[in-house]
Amino acid sequence: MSAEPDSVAWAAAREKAWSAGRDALGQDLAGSAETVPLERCLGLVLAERVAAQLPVPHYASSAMDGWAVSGPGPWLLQPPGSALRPGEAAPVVTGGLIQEGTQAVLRSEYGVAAERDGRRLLERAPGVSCEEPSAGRHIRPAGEEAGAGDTVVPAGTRLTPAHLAIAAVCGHDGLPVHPAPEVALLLTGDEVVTSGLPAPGHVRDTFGPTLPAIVTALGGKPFPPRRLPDDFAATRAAIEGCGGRVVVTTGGTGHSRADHLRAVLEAVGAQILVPSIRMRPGHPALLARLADGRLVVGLPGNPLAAMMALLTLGAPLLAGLTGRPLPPLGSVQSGARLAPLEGRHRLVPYALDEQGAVPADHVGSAMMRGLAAASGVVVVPPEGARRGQQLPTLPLPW
Ligand SMILES: Nc1nc2c(c(=O)[nH]1)N[C@H]1C(S)=C(S)[C@@H](COP(=O)(O)OP(=O)(O)OC[C@H]3O[C@@H](n4cnc5c(N)ncnc54)[C@H](O)[C@@H]3O)O[C@H]1N2
Ligand code: MOO
Repeated sequence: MSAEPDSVAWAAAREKAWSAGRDALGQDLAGSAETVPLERCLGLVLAERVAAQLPVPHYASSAMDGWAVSGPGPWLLQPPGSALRPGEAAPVVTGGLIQEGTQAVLRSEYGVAAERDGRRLLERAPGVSCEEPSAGRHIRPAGEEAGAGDTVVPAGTRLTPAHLAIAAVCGHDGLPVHPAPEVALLLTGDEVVTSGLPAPGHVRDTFGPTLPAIVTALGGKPFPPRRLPDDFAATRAAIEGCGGRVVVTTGGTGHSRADHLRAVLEAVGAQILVPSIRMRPGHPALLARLADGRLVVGLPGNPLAAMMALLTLGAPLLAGLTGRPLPPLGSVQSGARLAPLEGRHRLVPYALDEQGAVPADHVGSAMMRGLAAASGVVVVPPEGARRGQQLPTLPLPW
């Protein structure tokens, strides 16, 4: 079966989704940000630069356990925390404040405290060079990591634990961030049931238990899934009223009398960015922009097709919307010859054996068993692949 003419190639669909997200972020960045406590900032996009509120470190400290010393030794020992005059030393621990008069730190392995003529002296340990410690040795000077006012994280960064740590070091309790993009989840299908054993003609919902977690892993903030009947008016009302920055729908992407998504998008004047994708499974997946700027990802109803479409459209879209690059593809050696499919990429859940990646069993578009056993998803080009060929992969978000 040949693909319809306006169908988009697989790689182009990813790029279009990412650009749509990045463009939307550009508009959102002009909007309001909120200050969020550090411990809740992970994964959010920074609205303003993080500046050091004080020099970092903000005081000179010792990099070793040992003694702060002044002048050449031996040294007369003083209590910890003493300001020093030449010829004096005082115990100091790693991170301890360097007191006035200190010229260097003698590490504990290099010194011996001894009683001489009723005085407590610090001497170099046997074999330690009399050059030890050279001036400034083992002293971490104030401001060596950042000066007050330096930018330590630029605006637009998606915050990792390392960013939160440097922000804390720089004196911040919270950061101005753009909240995670909200994602409305609309699941269509009269035949879909959410618990128990389905009767013939009914299916158990695979999306309600999974999409919120996947959307979260991809950087979005999911709303609780809403279930819709196969009905034009209900679908239209839900899409118009569900809110969110992104709307993810499942099912109804086809052209049967039970499928209403495309008609609704046309009726509400949506701009179709990706009408369908030259891939399998998942070709009826679509991407659209509503008049109010919200982005709609239409996933097909078949469970594996929906997952492959979510990885192809949803992951890049949320990456763009959260200030990240297009998610990089992995690479794997094919452990089998993979058949061509004219004009389409095939997305195949694979398992690894000693030869490389081999297609998992049970990977029909309505199945989930293969994906459940898979290490990842291999992207097979339309011309197929020979055994031993290196192929791109889509990482799984879990
Ligand atoms: N005449 C044609 N028929 C179909 C075509 C085609 O090109 N011509 N494409 C097929 C492909 S490929 C796919 S994929 C599906 C797309 O279907 P829809 O997106 O319209 O989805 P539905 O028809 O609503 O459902 C399809 C299938 O998925 C099951 N489903 C739906 N929701 C759930 C859920 N929450 N959990 C589990 N399973 C779900 C539904 O029961 C159907 O079996 O169209 C093909 N047909
Ligand atoms: O391509 Mo459909 O999306 O096979 O299930």
